[in-house]
Amino acid sequence: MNAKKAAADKAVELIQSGMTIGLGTGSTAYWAIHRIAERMNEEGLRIEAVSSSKQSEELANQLGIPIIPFSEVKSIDITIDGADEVDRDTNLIKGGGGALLREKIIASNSNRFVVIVDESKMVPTLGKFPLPIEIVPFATELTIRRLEQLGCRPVIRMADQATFITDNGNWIIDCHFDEISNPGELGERIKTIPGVVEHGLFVRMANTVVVGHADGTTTVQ
Ligand SMILES: O=C[C@H](O)[C@H](O)[C@H](O)COP(=O)(O)O
Repeated sequence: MNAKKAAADKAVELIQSGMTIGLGTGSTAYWAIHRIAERMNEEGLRIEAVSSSKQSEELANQLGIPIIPFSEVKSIDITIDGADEVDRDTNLIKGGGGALLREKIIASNSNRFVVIVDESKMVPTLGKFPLPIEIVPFATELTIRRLEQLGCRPVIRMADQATFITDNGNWIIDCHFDEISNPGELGERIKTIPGVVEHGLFVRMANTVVVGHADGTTTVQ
């Protein structure tokens, strides 16, 4: 069985009728969104949802999952989302799909943030995966130079030979640190740089991590 699907299916068991759900983005969140739709059809599960990206909103629309505007959200019960890396303290790197800003807004406003990953994402220390940082597309050379001064090799994310543009109209800089020994401190330093909108370090935000294994089993942390 697909390890990502195994983790997603397990996490979706936490959802109950009447809840407001935060939908994540990416190839693991894809399976969670599908499983939610299945439970709606098979068991009559009734939920409403908010989405962390246009991509996930389109998928939800196709599958008949009701998306509500943020102006109508009273509270978000559970957000289920993937991650690019998870360390021993369940700190995360996110943003491989470029959705980190909306994902962080939704996760930080959720009563429970459940992360779903396959076992390859579990690492002792964050940083092998380049850290995605969303910046405004103004004076980008200056902002990128400031990021470089933090000790990384910054790479402008491209898509189809053009600069990748986020759902918010911004750029993503993938910062190669190799090893991030203190994610909390680094995250705070990145946020002091004018031009940075948000970074992909999710420090002490995850309440639950569901890890999917290739044999279809899961472990919950
Ligand atoms: O911007 C994208 C998100 O942070 C994803 O949740 C993350 O990149 C993990 O994606 P995937 O499940 O496709 O590996």
